Amino acid sequence: MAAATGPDEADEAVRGTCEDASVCKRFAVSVGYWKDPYIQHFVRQAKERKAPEINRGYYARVHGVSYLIKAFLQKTQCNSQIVNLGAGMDTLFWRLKDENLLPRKYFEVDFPMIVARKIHNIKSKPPLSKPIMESHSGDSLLIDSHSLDSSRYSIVGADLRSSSDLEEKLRKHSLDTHLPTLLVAECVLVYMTPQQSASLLKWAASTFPVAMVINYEQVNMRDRFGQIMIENLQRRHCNLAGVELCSSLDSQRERLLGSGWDNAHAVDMMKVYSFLPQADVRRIEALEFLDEKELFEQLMQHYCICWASKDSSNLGLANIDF
Ligand SMILES: C[S@@+](CC[C@H](N)C(=O)[O-])C[C@H]1O[C@@H](n2cnc3c(N)ncnc32)[C@H](O)[C@@H]1O
Repeated sequence: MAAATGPDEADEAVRGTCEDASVCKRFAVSVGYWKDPYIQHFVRQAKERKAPEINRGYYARVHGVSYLIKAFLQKTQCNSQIVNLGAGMDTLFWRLKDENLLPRKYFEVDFPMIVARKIHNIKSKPPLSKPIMESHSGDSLLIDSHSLDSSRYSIVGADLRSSSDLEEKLRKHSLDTHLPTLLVAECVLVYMTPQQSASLLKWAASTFPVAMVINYEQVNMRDRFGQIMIENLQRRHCNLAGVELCSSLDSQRERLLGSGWDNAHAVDMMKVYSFLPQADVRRIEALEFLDEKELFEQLMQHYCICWASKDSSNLGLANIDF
């Protein structure tokens, strides 16, 4: 069992997961799993090699999530907005700009401490600041230590457990609730209690008439392998407060349907891996020898991508699938 921790320490451990995710992504990029010229500006190189099954897992996560994001951008013809919840050091804004796929506005939200770190990197590194300046028009760009607001990119420090505070801050940064909106939560909801994540999802479903949500996180957590995953995190004082909703694909879907979304899908990462373009999968499988095939499969069966939509404008969001 983990030693008891207070709320501040618990939040600090959750913030620490931001570093883990981006260090792993940077390592996989350095081996050649996918291209991301921006991640190196946000996070140091890993001190040690990451195991091949971890790199492949991140490959599937990044490609799986980005497949659905691009499907949303296509259906809305980029006449939409993206709100990346618990974005950490994610680089999607910069990668979408390179591909000419920016939505009307791209928002990121994370704890103020993480946001301050991200803004510091953006301010001090021209490869990060230049694309923001290039996509900006109109008045001068607003920037302080906890938020940055430009015409196409905005980053806000807020606690996702308070939807009213979140909405107020996003509105100050010109959130338009009438635009089709995609909310992305990649490994974030699991750190909130079931009540807190349900209230965030309900807020989103009731605030945006046309919207989609993508959630990547753990699943099948009731078995022995899931238990070990929980214990490993607890040892680092990181509590998966929302793990009971990660017991099955059904529990994941039910949370979305119970929060006001019209349809919901949930697919485990082994399935997602099988849906990815096979030529690229063969390319990455040749990068590193994978000894532990069974371990890889078990890991992939313990993560999933879930998505849901509501679509009063009939843009076809309900048809988005792998
Ligand atoms: C595992 S990291 C994932 C980061 C990013 N989504 C990615 O996949 O690279 C989880 C992120 O969620 C943020 N987070 C968790 N709970 C939060 C909350 N209540 N309010 C704001 N941010 C939160 C953490 O600070 C951290 O940056």
